[in-house]
Amino acid sequence: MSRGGVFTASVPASSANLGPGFDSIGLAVNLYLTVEAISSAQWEIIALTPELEKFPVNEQNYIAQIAIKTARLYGKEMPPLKMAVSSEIPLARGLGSSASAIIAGIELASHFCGLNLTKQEKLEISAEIEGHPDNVGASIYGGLVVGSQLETGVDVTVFSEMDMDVVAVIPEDELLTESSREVLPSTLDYSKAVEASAVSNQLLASLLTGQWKLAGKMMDSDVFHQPYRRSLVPWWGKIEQLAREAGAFGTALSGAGPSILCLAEPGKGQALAASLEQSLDAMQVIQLKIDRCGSKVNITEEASKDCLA
Ligand SMILES: Nc1ncnc2c1ncn2[C@@H]1O[C@H](COP(=O)(O)OP(=O)(O)OP(=O)(O)O)[C@@H](O)[C@H]1O
Ligand SMILES: N[C@@H](CCO)C(=O)O
Repeated sequence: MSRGGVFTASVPASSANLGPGFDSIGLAVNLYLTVEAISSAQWEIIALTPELEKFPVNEQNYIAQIAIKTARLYGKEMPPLKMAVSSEIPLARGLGSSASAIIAGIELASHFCGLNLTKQEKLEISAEIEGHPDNVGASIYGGLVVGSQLETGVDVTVFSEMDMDVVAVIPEDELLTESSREVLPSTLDYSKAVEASAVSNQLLASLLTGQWKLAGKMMDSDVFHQPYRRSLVPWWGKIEQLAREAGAFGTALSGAGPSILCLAEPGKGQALAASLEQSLDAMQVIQLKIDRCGSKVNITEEASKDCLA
């Protein structure tokens, strides 16, 4: 083993956009992708969660591919690993499963190739792969993350102390980000772009100052993506109405969908989740907490999973 010990990465899920913060705002939440890994003679991936069993068990696995790619960026050869992967993040539901897989791959390369990457370096690599910094920024830093990806570089501002209650309504159907981006226009009229920017600025200002009603109004006023994606998510309107009646100050499509993110003032999330759960038996309703730490790596002497022992 070139690098001794058992590596464990725990990477949080994220909800991107919060409505008008399209491709820029991300919120880290407490569902985790966990990867435990040791050096090995060849790549071997063990899926500990049934939903992950469909993915390749060798170096073709997405997490392994990202690790190999990251190592190459630094002129290193990624050593093969035996990995046990488990996840609480539902796939293709708008909760940043792909971003968490990317961050896990980068963490593996950082450790096993001795790269010691900073958070900023992880952000730059992952934003380049995803194409936008919202989900990856939240998964790396935790909290509410505002990001920009310009020709001049990738920057984030992190609000770790952001406090609000979060409930996600997760349908059974998957919606790939790729499909959900296909319905978006390629250009936006100048005056519409000015309006979209004002709505996004106002959303952030109102969230940071606890003006919940105004924040909800802005979440409803997005012009960047939500109007185009409505037809892909037929249950959206019903959830919106139920959530408002049950105390949410705002609702938005979570990431590219199809889950719906419902936000409530601190202390009101439990009642909101209970009420939604009663009305929506075909969907999963989860009260989430904001993850404030982001991706975490631990190196231990012994594996916690028998399959790696
Ligand atoms: N743990 C994983 N291992 C391998 N591939 C994964 C893993 N997690 C996600 N993926 C890949 O990412 C795809 C889902 O990514 P997609 O961007 O469509 O949705 P999402 O990231 O879950 O949601 P959103 O980007 O809207 O927040 C999966 O179908 C799979 O191909
Ligand atoms: N900002 C992205 C998040 C999903 O990757 C979108 O809405 O398409």
